[in-house]
Amino acid sequence: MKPTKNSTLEVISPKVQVDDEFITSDYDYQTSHVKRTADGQLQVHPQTTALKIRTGRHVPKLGVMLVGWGGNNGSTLTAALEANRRQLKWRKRTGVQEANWYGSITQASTVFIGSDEAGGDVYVPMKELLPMVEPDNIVVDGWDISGLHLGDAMRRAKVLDVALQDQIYDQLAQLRPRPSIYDPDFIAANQSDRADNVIRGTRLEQYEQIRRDIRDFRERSGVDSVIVLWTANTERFADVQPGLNNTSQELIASLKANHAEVSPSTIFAMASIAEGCTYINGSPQNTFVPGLIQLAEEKNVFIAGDDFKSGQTKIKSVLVDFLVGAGIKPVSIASYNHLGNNDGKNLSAPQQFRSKEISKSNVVDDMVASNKLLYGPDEHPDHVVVIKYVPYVGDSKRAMDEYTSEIMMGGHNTLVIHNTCEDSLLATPLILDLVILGELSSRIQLSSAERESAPWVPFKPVLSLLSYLCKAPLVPQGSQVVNSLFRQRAAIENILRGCIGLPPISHLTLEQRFDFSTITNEPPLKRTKILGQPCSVESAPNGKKVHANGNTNGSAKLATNGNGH
Ligand SMILES: NC(=O)c1ccc[n+]([C@@H]2O[C@H](COP(=O)([O-])OP(=O)(O)OC[C@H]3O[C@@H](n4cnc5c(N)ncnc54)[C@H](O)[C@@H]3O)[C@@H](O)[C@H]2O)c1
Ligand SMILES: O=P([O-])([O-])O[C@@H]1[C@@H](O)[C@H](O)[C@@H](O)[C@H](O)[C@@H]1O
Repeated sequence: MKPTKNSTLEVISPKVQVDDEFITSDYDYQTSHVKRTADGQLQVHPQTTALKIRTGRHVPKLGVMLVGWGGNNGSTLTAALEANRRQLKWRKRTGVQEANWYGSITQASTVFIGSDEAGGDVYVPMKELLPMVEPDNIVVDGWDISGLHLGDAMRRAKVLDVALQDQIYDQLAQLRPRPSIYDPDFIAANQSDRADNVIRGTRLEQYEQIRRDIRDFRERSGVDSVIVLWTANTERFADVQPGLNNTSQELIASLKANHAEVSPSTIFAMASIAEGCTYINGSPQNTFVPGLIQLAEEKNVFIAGDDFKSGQTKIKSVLVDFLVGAGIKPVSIASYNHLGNNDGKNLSAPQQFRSKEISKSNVVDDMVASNKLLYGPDEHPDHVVVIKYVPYVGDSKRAMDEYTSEIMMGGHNTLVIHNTCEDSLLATPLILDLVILGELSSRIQLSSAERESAPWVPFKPVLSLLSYLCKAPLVPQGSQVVNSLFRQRAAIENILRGCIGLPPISHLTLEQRFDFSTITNEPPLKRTKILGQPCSVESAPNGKKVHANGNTNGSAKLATNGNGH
């Protein structure tokens, strides 16, 4: 079975079937259930559930509607799609640069697939695991309260090299954002001078207009499915109150009553759900008030968010995981960054900064809670988040982090990280992954392998699989929030692997640690090695011979006994 037409991968297994519509795999899902006894013991019950997983093979023509299309992220995504589609190259001081999708896990990362005969690791591009939307085929549209066309929006953003901008300006100049919902109470007052492209009327009328826009886009572009993604300015948090937005009915009633606490982003999400379109929140505000989540559940439409996990927070979700996992106790985390783009300008207002502060602060909670040896029940590291607006540095965000941890015997370990990067070039590939993985998720379903009558069920409407890409992951009620980047990525990889009948990556590699040939009929590994010399593997992904010391040029002689000794 070849998962995709162009895949270099073919799965040879009786547990995977392919027909015109689906790839279907039989999957033994192994988990451990823990029970706490009255005397404080933990009883662990390993369980295996026989499942079927099926993935629709028909990849739709995907339309993406961005709220905040004319911003730095929106214009950079549109430019990057055009540049990659045309495989553009441009000259920089340092040489010729080619368009790429670095930073996108679907386009630029690989997945460990298994070991070859020589025991060598084999990787394939993530996008070859299952049929996924090709970026080249995505059609973009969207809204912005600023009416600049995308060519000028790209220039205003000052993110991309001018030699690239000049090659795509004319195409982008033909794209103009649709008027949007502007409520000065929700974004910073300093944004008012760009609000020249707005929908008038009551909140209900604005909602109806957004719904018409989605339908209009679908019809004109001929796309099969539409995802709506918020990459507009960060809003302040909306109040959450009984009678206002605690249930779907309350929220609908508040919309109809033109209640001032129904935010523009919540109106977009409601309209998107009503049109059956997945809605993704790339900013930190609480668009997903309880009534909105209930609405998504009632209509069975995906929602995902919050806030792209692009830079400082992404590192944090790796570093704290590593420290706590190593038995080292982070006790103070001070995170500062300054930036000078319009996002930074909006975040210089206290209420909008507060939304970002909340989103950036909770990211270590699950890792801290995982280690009761280090932390008491209510103990947390001191954690401070500061963002400053410094116009001169533009999109080049400078982040400085200090992590102080307690090590053995009262010693201290302080790590200081300084990170300079273009904010929007980190966020844009995440938008691509969010929509590609969001679309793919809509084609994956589970059923029982034991009960013939069991229905096929999709992912729950709160799509937590996209947590890897979000600073403050929204998860279904009763589920655990996972912030650890490794765990988030493993979830994506292992679900994709499960869809094509491959077991989760366990890193056990027992066949490499034990002499498997004496207990199985498997032939011994062909890895060859000379004592005291770097070990050489017969093949490597790039076709070169690779030595264990990482040197590809060494000329160690190969032993031929073939059993690795
Ligand atoms: N760049 C990153 O690394 C990163 C990471 C995480 C989250 N984010 C979030 O992504 C969002 C976008 O970032 P950006 O750098 O593109 O910001 P930006 O300010 O350049 O772009 C936002 C755009 O949204 C528009 N806008 C504001 N309110 C709107 C509304 N109600 N409807 C339609 N358009 C509206 C603005 O006119 C602007 O063009 C921000 O909320 C930011 O916090 C960015
Ligand atoms: O992803 P990350 O680097 O932790 O967080 C970033 C912030 O540090 C930055 O100030 C903000 O403007 C970006 O929108 C983003 O949220």
